[in-house]
Amino acid sequence: MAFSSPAPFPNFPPNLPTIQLPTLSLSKLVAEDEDETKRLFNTCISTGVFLLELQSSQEGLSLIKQVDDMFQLGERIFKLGMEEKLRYSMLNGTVLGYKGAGIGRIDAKGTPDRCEFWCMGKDDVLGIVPALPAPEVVSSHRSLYADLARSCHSLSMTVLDCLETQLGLSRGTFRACHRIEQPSSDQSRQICYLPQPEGDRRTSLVPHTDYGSVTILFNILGGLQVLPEGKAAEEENWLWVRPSPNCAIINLGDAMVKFTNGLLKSPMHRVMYAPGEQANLTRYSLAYFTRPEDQCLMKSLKGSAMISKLNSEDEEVGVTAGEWVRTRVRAAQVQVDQHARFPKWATKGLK
Ligand SMILES: O=C(O)CCC(=O)C(=O)O
Ligand SMILES: [Fe+2]
Repeated sequence: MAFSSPAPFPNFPPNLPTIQLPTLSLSKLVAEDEDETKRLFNTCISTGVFLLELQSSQEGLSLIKQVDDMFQLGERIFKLGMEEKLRYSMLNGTVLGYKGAGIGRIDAKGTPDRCEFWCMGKDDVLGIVPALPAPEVVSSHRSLYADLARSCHSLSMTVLDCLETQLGLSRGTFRACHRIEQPSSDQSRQICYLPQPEGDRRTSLVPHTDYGSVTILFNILGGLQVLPEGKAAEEENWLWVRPSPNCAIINLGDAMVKFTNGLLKSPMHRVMYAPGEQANLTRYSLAYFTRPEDQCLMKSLKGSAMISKLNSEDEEVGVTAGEWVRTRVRAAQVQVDQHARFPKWATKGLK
């Protein structure tokens, strides 16, 4: 299924409880339009998630083309035989390569997840580190992964530039810790959710917040749900996200919360089965995670009157972004009874 012109498929049903997200324009954000930048900031201090219309700019149009190619490629990757996919299984403590359905869990009881991942590191596709082994269908498309990494990184920088202006931080503060050529854990994640059997449909991807700075998500079918800021994780509080054609779904990750001492928000989200008639289709999605450089310190930033000082009892982490991501990945991969071995920040919100 292509992202820009998907084959005809059933509508996202009306009357579901959905989160009302603003649709911002990429071309206006690139131009740092004042009203649009304010709308962005207001969204980021309330929910941390919004839709981004891509078609109004050249940059957005070429991203749409890359995303179309990635969706097609995703179908080919997940259709490979299981024996072949398992050859590229994620090593413990990493989220790179292939993860089969059921390897992750969706709750504290250990109920298995229902999604497959194919993940490619930015450092791998840009040649910053040696390439990990990958199936031929992936290796022959390395330039597509590299283009996607550059486009998504650039889009994330646009978002960060606008936020920086609103925060009153000096120009280039965020760019200085997100240099694309520096080692980081930025990655793309292609995801496949097979249709679930009628009568046994449930959450397929665990409730979580993203670790990094900016996540750019491409959805065709519904299934993504957000728990609004401040709401308890009760079933009735989860709201569906209605995907919009040619719009990316952008959310902030926990690094932005850390940098701004809680001013900017990183939404709790999960993936349910696709709603209504869409539940009978395979759901593909694509995420790109932009994260701070490995060397960057995970501390609240100085230089903005809007970022409050830490109270003495608040924990100032001060670990590097590399360690932050590695520790959180490891914490997410162990059973809940092992969480005490990790610092508190690494298991926050984990199931
Ligand atoms: O598949 C989706 O819509 C969401 C995926 C997601 O939240 C993630 O991979 O972090
Ligand atoms: Fe996520």
